Amino acid sequence: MATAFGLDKQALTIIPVSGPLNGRVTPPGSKSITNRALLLAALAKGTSRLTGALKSLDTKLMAGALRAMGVTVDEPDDTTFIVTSSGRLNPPAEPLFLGNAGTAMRFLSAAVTLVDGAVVVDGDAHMRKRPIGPLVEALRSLGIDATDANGYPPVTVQGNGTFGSGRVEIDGGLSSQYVSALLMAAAFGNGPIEVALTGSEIGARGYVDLTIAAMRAFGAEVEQLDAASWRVQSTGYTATDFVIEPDASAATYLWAAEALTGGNIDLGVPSDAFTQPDAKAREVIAMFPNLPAVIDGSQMQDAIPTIAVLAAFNNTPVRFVGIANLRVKECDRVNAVATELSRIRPGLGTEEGDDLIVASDPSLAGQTLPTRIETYADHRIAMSFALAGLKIHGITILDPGCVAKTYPAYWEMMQGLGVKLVD
Ligand SMILES: O=C(O)C1=C[C@@H](OP(=O)(O)O)[C@@H](O)[C@H](O)C1
Ligand SMILES: C=C(OP(=O)(O)O)C(=O)O
Repeated sequence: MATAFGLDKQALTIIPVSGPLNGRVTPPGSKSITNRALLLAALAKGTSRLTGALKSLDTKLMAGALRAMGVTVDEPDDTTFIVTSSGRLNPPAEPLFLGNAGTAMRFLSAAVTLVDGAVVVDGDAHMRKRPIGPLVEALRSLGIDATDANGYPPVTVQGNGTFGSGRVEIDGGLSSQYVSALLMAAAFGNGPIEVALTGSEIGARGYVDLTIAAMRAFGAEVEQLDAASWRVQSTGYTATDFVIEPDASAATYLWAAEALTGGNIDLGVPSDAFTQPDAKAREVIAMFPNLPAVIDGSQMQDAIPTIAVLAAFNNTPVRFVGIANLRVKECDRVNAVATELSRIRPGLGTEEGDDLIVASDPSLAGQTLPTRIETYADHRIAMSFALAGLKIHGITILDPGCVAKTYPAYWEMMQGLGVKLVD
């Protein structure tokens, strides 16, 4: 298949648009749901057909890891995976390499405990800076032989085919993915497993709801005991056909492009059809150019770079709170967004503790401010700062190919809306 436009370029300069962006765009399938469904299908005996799926680096890495453990993953078209499994994962011949795919890294670190044998789960240099210690400790508390490198990948698990039983506590403050990882593996306990949160904080809870919905679709029995604990019965999973909704985080770029240019972009799905946490960003974005003075990003974390770039054009400054765990995503996003906004215009973005303050300056629109935006191998930095280029002359996105993590057709989509990109 030909590489999508822009992925092999060193830099892309966005030519500002003179009018509203209008058109129809189908966002790619949800990364979060695709990687959950791939794993659950791999843990179910039989054949599952996943439609509306995302085909991107993160889902390729997940599919590749499952293939390495003996699962058949066919791809009849650009949005379908057909997963056929014995219901067991075999020991892979080599360490599993998950790049910088947080979902794949975290979900598989728990799931490979179901392998009868040793498995090393690893990622790239960025992933090796993203903490995984709380998840590994939780696995150990279940009696599983699991180790990490001082709290970071690689993770080595000596599995024995089951997931223990009883109660496991997990601190989800740094990542809700730890909680999702335990919940999905817990359907293979020797008996019911209770997963309980310690600490008052958890990354966006909506991701745990997404996990439970996917588990139930694959036949699991999950009961929420209270605000901080769940009980999972040892049912395993049942193969099924599963429809994946479009990616809400990807949709935020379209909603913001619409707001910024006064346009109308039809995503082909009603906004209330999204069950992902980032769909909450829609209402906030619709308030532009009068965004609230304080925005709590805790429940829509991946949308914060999008809203922060939009905030640069807002009528009044915006403080983003509840975003401490953006520091342990693909890059330190609090720092990256502040640094790159201030590269456009000094003082536009600042950090205060873990908060991000965007000074806001509606007069930026129409100005010429030649700026080369560092993207830190982070798809969301590239995609969100491209929005600034719709209004400011001279915005160049370095390493535009990093969008391939979740939205390989991002630049083609922009061109389809009539945006000119120059390399
Ligand atoms: O469970 C998921 O699918 C995700 C959870 C979030 O991460 P954390 O739980 O690490 O905050 C989010 O940022 C990530 O893109 C996807
Ligand atoms: C944080 C993200 O990804 P992950 O944690 O799945 O690598 C993201 O897609 O913004």
